[in-house]
Amino acid sequence: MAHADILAGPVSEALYRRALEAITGGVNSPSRGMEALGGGAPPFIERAEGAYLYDVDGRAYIDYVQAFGALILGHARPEMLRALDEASRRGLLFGACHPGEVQLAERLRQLFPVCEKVRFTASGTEAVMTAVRLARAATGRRVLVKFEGSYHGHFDAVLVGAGSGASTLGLDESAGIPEGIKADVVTLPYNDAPAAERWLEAHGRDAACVLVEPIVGNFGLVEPVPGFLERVARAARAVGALVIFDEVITAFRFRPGPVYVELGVEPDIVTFGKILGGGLPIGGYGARRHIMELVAPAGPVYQDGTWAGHPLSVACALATLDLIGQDAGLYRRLDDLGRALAAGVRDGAARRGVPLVVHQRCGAVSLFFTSEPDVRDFSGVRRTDARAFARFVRAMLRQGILLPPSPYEVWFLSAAHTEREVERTIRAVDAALEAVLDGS
Ligand SMILES: Cc1ncc(COP(=O)(O)O)c(C=O)c1O
Ligand SMILES: NCC(=O)CCC(=O)O
Repeated sequence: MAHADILAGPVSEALYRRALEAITGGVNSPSRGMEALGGGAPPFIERAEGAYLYDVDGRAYIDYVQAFGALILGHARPEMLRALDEASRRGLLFGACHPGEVQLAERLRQLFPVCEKVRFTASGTEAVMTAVRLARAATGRRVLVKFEGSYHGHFDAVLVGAGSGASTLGLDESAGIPEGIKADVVTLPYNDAPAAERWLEAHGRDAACVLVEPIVGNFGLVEPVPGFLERVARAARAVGALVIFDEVITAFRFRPGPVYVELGVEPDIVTFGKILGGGLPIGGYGARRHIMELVAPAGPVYQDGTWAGHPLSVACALATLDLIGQDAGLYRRLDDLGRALAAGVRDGAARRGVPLVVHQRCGAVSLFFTSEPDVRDFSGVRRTDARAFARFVRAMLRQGILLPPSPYEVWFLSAAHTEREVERTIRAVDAALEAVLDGS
């Protein structure tokens, strides 16, 4: 499948050719490549505003990638730009403590019930990496238990059985991970509580932690079946393992804080990132005092970072919390739009007889080209029709709708999307489903 001609305009094409020479694979993050769509140049983006991205060829796209879930307020929101501008005038980086990080930590303590203390990092990867180290130190054990197809960043241990961009490229196990690290990672099927209970009962005394996305955002959007998180958490605690909820995608996506509050199950350690930074890099983790006090300089678990608590990221995080906090109807609107979008897609598929499962929660939507009744785990997503997906996403791109270029990534709505964008998208879906049936 070579469709390079139709994916991007000539200026993007030329940039991509240069990128392929100068940057490995032409991209700085594999998730942005078009490999799952048959290859070719991705659109190179010149600027972004509201719900739209504009590429170097002068094409506009309704953006459902939203920086892979890092954005919820829309692009280039004036209040965010002002916050960034004001912060940057005070200096870009201090390498020292500053007031904003204290304010941000205090606000997160209020929003995340288990977080008596938090720590900021520069990325979600660093947050999860440290959370796992912390769990190992707290328990004195080695084994990390995680779930097949989830994605928790790109440090060695979590790239064993990873989803998202890694599975898009068939790299469920990255090369370069030492056997010793693999030996300490156990990957279980998501949404299979009996399997987790069996494993934990039999071997759980070696388990330091169970790391889980409370709602999966890395093999599409997949919610936990009733009882799954409760049973996993209970089984983990019964053998003395800690529960880490990775909320890098889910925090602030469905409500103004972590989704576990809505799901009714609490972790021992929680990680966050993405949306909190409002478009700037941030990550972080938090837990109850006795666990967090293990982190240096209070305790022996080491984590630091040149960019940790970056003043500009912190300023954007505070502005993000303000804007989310001031907009009481935000999540309701996202849910209304998400429902309308999902319903429009389901209707179109039913009318044309295209077998399709659509998941939606609030402003997150995901499509699975499958005739199975539902998709609950990674193996279910693997059985979906990758060719139909590729045709569909290419046809959407041709109509100015930018979707994540992988069947494992989720579509995200933002505060800047309106009925207008959703209606246009539903019309485009109709034509794209035609392309799926045509095989074009
Ligand atoms: C659940 C989850 N955890 C961790 C990460 C890693 O975050 P980052 O890309 O900021 O390193 C991601 C990124 O997609 C993620 O989805
Ligand atoms: N889950 C993978 C990513 O979040 C990657 C982000 C990006 O490529 O911008």
